[in-house]
Amino acid sequence: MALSPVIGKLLHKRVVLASASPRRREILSQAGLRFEVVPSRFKETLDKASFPAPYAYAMETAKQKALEVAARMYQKDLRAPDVVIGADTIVTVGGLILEKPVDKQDAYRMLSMLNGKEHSVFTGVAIIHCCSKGGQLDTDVCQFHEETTVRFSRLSEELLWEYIDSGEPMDKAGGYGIQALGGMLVEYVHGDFLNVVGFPLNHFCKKLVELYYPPGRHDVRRVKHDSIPAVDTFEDLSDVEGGGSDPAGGIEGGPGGQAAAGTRGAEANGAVESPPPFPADLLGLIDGFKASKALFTACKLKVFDVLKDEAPLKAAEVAGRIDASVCGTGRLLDACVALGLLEKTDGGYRNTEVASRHLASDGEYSLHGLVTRHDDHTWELFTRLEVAVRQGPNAAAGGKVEDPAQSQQTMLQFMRAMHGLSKLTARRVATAFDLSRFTSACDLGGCTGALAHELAHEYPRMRVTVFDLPDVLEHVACFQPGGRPSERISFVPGDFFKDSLPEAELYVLSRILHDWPDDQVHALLGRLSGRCKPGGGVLVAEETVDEDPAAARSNLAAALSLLVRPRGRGRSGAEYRDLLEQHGFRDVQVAAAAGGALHLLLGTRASPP
Ligand SMILES: O=c1[nH]cc([C@@H]2O[C@H](COP(=O)(O)OP(=O)(O)OP(=O)(O)O)[C@@H](O)[C@H]2O)c(=O)[nH]1
Repeated sequence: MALSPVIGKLLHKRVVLASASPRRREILSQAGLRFEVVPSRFKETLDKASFPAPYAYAMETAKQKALEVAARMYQKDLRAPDVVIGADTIVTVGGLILEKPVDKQDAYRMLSMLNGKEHSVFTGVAIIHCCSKGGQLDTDVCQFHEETTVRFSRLSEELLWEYIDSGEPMDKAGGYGIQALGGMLVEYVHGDFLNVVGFPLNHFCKKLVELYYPPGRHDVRRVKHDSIPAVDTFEDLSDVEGGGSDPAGGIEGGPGGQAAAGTRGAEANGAVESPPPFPADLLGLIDGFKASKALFTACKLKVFDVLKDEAPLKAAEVAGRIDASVCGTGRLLDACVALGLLEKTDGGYRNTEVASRHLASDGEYSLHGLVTRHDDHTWELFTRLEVAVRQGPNAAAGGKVEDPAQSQQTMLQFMRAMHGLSKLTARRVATAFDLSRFTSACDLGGCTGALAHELAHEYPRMRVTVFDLPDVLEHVACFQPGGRPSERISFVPGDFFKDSLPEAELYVLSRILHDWPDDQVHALLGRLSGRCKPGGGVLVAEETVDEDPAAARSNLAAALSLLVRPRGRGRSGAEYRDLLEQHGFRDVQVAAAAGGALHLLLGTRASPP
């Protein structure tokens, strides 16, 4: 995108938009700018009469909005953002300044003044560079304004009221939104359309060019484009980190450096290359691990538990509850806001619905256990993904297979992770096929019994046995639902490779087979097939690796997890079907559950030949 070079100058800075206007947010983010939004609390009450012109009022208001946010943020954690952007849009007609209407009558008053006439829209903008000097906030203010002329058609009273009743005028300067229904009122626009909407993007980019590429730094090109003013050349400027001078006196990335020298070299050859499109999605991927780690850390520190019990809370209050530093907690909470896990209001931070339901440690559908297991265990395995890619499946762990039973704590963490996942998918697994013909089922490696409960609930004639290792069953009590335990569910300790399998019409293998190499999978299916009577069934639920690249994208996490894991391997849906057929199961039906994340197969034991 042509503007990205100059917008790119702000990408490595912490930029804050001091505005609650959704339009400003949209205009700037669509231009590729990355920023936080901290609405200003500055009251727009400056004395209009004390300004020599309406635009001076808009500029001063924009500046005060931005300064208020910079000061507030600095006061909070003694660190200001690098850049704060403020803006204020006003409409002027007949010497009067119109801001946002306070009610419908006020909107009518404004629209009547604009009816059939030409008016001006001014947006004042302030770009404030901040730094800390001697323990004090130091600011460098750059301001500008843009004027656009707009003319309304002659409109009937009825149409004006219809427009007012739409509700659109209320949060808009002059009482109309040119980008929406209000566009129908407008006969013509002279000047920058986005300036009317609330942010003069073109002028803003030119200002950034002035700030980051001051005259004297592009002499070669200037000779070539003699007649074009320097500020108009921003489309051609290369986005090179450190390639511009610092408008705030050395806050970051000053002139010079290797990259800047590279740009000069290209210019000297007379060939100024257009930069490539700004790779925002790619940068998001590169930073993806930081987002996961922020979520893991907030879970581990029980931030979502604290805010589930008590909210809203300020950063310092949360810090007190989780015994952490105020500054660090503030950063973590803000990261969670950016990730959509928390909401921030004037009163402080609160959980989003999804965080309360899934990230606090105590809910029915909590994934807290899964998150802490990923943080403590899977994360480390993934640090060795390169080894797994070079050497193949199971190599990443160097032959070390984790035994969850090594300590009570590890076992409980493992069970919590499994339980959270199973609770989310159990109903879908239980209902993917009609299992009502089976009156008994045995869930092999059924762990906490989450799937067993769903099967018993869904099929009132079915008795379900959960068959798992004694070390696992020792801990199942704390995972059982409240109320009277179901008489149709029983827990039987045993090892499905060694011990006699409980008798059942249906055997369930949910997330079991991937954990074992082929020889053991054959051994298990052989035992199961021998135990299953003709007409009996086997139900397999697994994450699969898919050959189809489109499906692979959605299965990416599963496919890589299966690669780095210390034992077992990933298989495709077709491989699982083959396995069942090899062991005498026929009429294999296939279904998907949990948004395609789980591949389900139901096979029926054929009569032996
Ligand atoms: O055609 C349109 N004209 C104006 C707007 C929107 O109007 C408001 C102007 O108000 P202000 O500059 O005071 O900004 P606020 O919304 O109060 O947000 P701040 O937090 O920045 O003060 C502005 O939102 C324009 O976008 C419009 O949408 N269309």
